[in-house]
Amino acid sequence: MDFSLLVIVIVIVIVIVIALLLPARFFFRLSNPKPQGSPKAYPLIGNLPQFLKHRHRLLQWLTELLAASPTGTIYLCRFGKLQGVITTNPANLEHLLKSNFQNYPKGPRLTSLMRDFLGRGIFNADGELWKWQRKMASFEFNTGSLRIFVVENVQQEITKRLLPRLRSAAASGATVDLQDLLERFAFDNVCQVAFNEDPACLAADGEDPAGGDGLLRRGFAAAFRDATAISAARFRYAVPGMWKLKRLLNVGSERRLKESISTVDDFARRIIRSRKKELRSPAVAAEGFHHQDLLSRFITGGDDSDEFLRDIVVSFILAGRETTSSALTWFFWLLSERPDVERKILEEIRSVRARSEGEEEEKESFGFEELREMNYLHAAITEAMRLYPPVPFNSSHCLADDVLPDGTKVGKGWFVSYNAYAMGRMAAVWGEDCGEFRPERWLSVGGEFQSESPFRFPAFHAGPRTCLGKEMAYIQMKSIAACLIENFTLEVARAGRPEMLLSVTLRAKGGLPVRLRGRTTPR
Ligand code: HEM
Repeated sequence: MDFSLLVIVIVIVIVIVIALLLPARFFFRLSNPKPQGSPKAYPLIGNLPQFLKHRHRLLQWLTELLAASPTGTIYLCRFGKLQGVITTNPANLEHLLKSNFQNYPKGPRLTSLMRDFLGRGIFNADGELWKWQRKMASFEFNTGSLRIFVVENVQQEITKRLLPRLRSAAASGATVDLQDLLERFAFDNVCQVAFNEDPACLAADGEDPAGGDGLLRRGFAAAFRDATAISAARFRYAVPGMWKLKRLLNVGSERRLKESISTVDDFARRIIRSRKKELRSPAVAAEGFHHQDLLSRFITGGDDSDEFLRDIVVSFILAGRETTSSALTWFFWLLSERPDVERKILEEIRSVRARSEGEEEEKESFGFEELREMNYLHAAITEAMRLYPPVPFNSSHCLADDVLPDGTKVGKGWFVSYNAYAMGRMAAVWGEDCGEFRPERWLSVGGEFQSESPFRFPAFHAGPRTCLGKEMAYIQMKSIAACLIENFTLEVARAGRPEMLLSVTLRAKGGLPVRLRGRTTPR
């Protein structure tokens, strides 16, 4: 070997040995003291070995670590400067999401991961850009007319599409993937609310309300699903930033992402242009016609560049697409293990039906007031989300050094995350029976639903960025659950708990295959 090459090799070996001997503190500006219970961080690579070891069970691994930590907070670090804390401590959540909100925006790392897909839409925006979208959207979400619009859409989708599909599956004895049907339902529903378009994803073959445009719309739905999954997968690269190299080379998943985004963009822009044209037509202006959907409100309300409107629409579809379906998938799985809870829900549905007999015209789905009376169902769905929150964790970026209420020091540039999945499993938060599915924990002695502090139950986030679609989500989830339980018994066609699949939301890997039987006699 040439002498200079030998010297280089020796120097590299010495550097590596020194690096391995030095404490991680030398490379990372650690909090001092590091929260008790944090996993051992190795020099240079941080917690990478543990991340790799537990990559198939990340949520469970983090839950075990957090449960063992006396404060419910742990420190984690990965390659380079990527370091931060994860917490399940409600006092810390209140600090992050409300009291010191200004110090914890989404930040550049998180927004860059989702930028190609979400652009500058509400989920991926901070500062003034976020504030403006929030103000506009809050106004829209608080109108009674939106609630009526949502209830009507949900009723139509249930009676015209969901129930007929389930009835034909029950009649033929076929197994159906309930998660897939719920995702189709949610996609149709949110597209109608976001831009008053019906992608007809749940429509039976042959039904094409889009006037020959149906295939295009379903292509949009498939592209949206792929773009979501691939963008979310960028979070999970063992080497952060690896996706950038793949994007540069336009290979593998990044290539597919580019193609999916282009399909989503084409479709969204077509809708935006046609809606603009419609809104500006003299006939519409003369009638003072008011569209109910979010897109129309944003077009008439401010920045109406196609680019920005596209970002807003994509963000809203993302918000409504997988969240309610994730919640209901886990709800129905939990229910399949608990016939006692199912029976109580059925009794409640029947007594609500009996009370409104004669008052409302007979229909298969439920009205807003009827849904409001279903306290036990509300509690059971909420309890399912406590154990399986559709958005299992959430992260923000620390702008300036800070100390959390539990004493944990966090540094400028760190990520600070909360883990809603782990929170539902903390005895310190929910008591020793935290792992049990017990809807009663949400009910008063008189059987009324009692809400919890969002800092203990952050399934819908909390503080100024709290979920805007919560009421809409409950309307949809309660309507579907009530109609399904009233009409069918459901048997999960696979043993054991479905494997958890982490995308933007917590999905069931391989779906939720079920067999249905029409309910004929009261149980
Ligand atoms: C079970 C159903 C749902 C759950 C569990 C849920 C949960 C959440 C969570 C955790 C966030 C915070 C996300 C973040 O900041 O990264 C959020 C934000 C949001 N959600 Fe929901 N969501 C649900 C349904 C919906 C629906 C149906 C809509 C309406 C289309 C909606 C609209 C929004 C919007 C617009 C935001 C952004 C708020 C902001 O950043 O200011 N959500 N939701």
